[in-house]
Amino acid sequence: MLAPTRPDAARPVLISVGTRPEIIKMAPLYDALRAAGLPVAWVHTGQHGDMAETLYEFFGIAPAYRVTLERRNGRLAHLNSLLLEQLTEVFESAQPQAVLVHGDTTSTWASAQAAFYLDVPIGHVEAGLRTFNAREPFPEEKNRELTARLAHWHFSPTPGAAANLRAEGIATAQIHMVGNTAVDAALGGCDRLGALLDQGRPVLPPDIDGLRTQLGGRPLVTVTAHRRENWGDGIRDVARAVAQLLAQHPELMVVWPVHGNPAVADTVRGELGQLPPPLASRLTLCPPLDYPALLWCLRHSVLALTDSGGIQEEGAALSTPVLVLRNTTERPELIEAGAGELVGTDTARIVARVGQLLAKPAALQRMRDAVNPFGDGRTAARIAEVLRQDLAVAA
Ligand SMILES: CC(=O)N[C@@H]1[C@@H](OP(=O)(O)OP(=O)(O)OC[C@H]2O[C@@H](n3ccc(=O)[nH]c3=O)[C@H](O)[C@@H]2O)O[C@H](CO)[C@@H](O)[C@@H]1O
Repeated sequence: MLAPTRPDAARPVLISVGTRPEIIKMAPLYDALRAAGLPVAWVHTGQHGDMAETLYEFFGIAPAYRVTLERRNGRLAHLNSLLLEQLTEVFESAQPQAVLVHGDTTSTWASAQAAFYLDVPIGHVEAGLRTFNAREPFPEEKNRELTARLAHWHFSPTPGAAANLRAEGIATAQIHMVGNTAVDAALGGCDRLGALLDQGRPVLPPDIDGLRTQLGGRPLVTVTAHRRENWGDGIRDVARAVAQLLAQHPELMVVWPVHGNPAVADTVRGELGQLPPPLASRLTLCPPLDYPALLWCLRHSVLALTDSGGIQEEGAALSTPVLVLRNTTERPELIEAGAGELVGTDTARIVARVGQLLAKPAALQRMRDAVNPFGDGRTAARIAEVLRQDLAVAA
């Protein structure tokens, strides 16, 4: 789709992202593109506001363009039209030789549409993931598929994702099997975190610093949940599983960075906000964590319970087994590699499976030892090399 026609070193390669996971996964590419000599500029679409700033500071990224969204309601159509209008103005001003987008968010799809209308070629990072279920996740599954119809470069994390694109008629020459930049970000992020901790910098928030002191040799489980399909009963049932696990396993510690969306936070705090002290003292409910703090939790956990996509990849990168709180995943490779399992949101099923794994260290170790199917931490460099060959590098 829309091959590059006017590579011009004076025109930037734009990275256009708006949510926490996109920023995390495109940050390695920002450095890799510059190392390859490409002129790159970062566009923040404004889809996520508060979570974004600390990420830019941690990764040392100063967006060249920032969109401010004046949302009048919570409709997806309203968000998409606002983004389309405002990103079009940014792209007209920036005159990019290419626009790079990530994954499956509304920012992804709107950025691709805006670039397409301006005849600017599009690179799609984390291309080809499919559940083949338009409602799970909604709207992400179709955002990603629709973006594939407009993209010229398709950067797939796994052979399975590449096969999905070929089955949809994408030319093989436009599909690049490069791994997932989540691995680059996680490995690089842990190195950066370690250096900051060695320097005695206050990089962990008080909640996590306290947990770090309190943990000792006790098993820690990190929980996150935010998906639309889990709002209401799903997240309620996960919270109930956490309460039962804390009661059944007196050594167990749990940290749950609670997503800011009231549809999530109200349910979680309703179920877990009033536990008896012996359980509450081993549960850390905290606001969404900065990325380095989340990495610390993942790295020191025996298990992660999550419906997040990125945490599935990060768990594999950091050798932390993941129980996926969904009925389906666009990351079947995690399951096939033995690094994770689908457990859904049923309370009894979560309690039983976590209990089995805690009782069988050898089973947990087998999951830790699984080969990470999402790449080796050099994905951003591979993507930059493909683009360097097709675009104009700075003189
Ligand atoms: C269907 C699907 O899977 N779609 C995914 C979705 O992303 P997601 O499911 O990974 O979304 P979240 O879970 O919100 O973000 C996760 C990131 O946030 C960090 N994190 C988490 C909690 C916290 O307290 N502090 C943090 O720092 C964490 O380490 C991780 O890196 O859209 C992305 C963009 O298109 C896609 O890539 C991706 O396919």
